[in-house]
Amino acid sequence: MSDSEEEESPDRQLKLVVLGDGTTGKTSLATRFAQETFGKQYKQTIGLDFFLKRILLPVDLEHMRTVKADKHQRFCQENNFSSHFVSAKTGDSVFLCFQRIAADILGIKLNKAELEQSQRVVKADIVNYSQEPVTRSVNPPRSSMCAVQ
Ligand SMILES: Nc1nc2c(ncn2[C@@H]2O[C@H](COP(=O)(O)OP(=O)(O)OP(=O)(O)O)[C@@H](O)[C@H]2O)c(=O)[nH]1
Repeated sequence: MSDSEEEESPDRQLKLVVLGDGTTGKTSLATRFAQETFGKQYKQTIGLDFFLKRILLPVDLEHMRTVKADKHQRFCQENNFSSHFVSAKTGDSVFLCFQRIAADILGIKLNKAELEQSQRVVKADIVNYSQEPVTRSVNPPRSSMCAVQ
């Protein structure tokens, strides 16, 4: 048993540097992660910018450690690459990306539930048009086509 709560979950500050050519989306990625916003308008960063975000990571997962790896992950691991598919616009996997990077740096293994928690689930109703009467309308109501929750 440890002496204090702080010893069990110490605050660690990580500094991540996002590098890349101009207009490749570095600022958008950082603002999506830190502020949950996305701006379509391009404003060039002069010099550098700082963003701060506090995240929680599991601190003791040794007993849950599992080995999961497909070809892609294996290739990245063997070559010491970190691989992420993200969109600053939709927010897809942005939080997950930074969470994984931070976890990697701290040597923390995230389990499946924790990884899936960061992924947004989009649900849609599929309409069977072949059974619906054909009506020709100039502006059909969009809500009758797809419901996104
Ligand atoms: N559609 C789409 N546009 C994006 C995405 N990420 C960035 N953009 C757009 O790309 C443009 C450049 O994005 P920035 O985030 O400013 O790029 P940057 O790398 O910080 O640019 P510099 O300041 O020149 O270094 C902006 O107009 C963004 O709206 C994305 O995931 N999807």
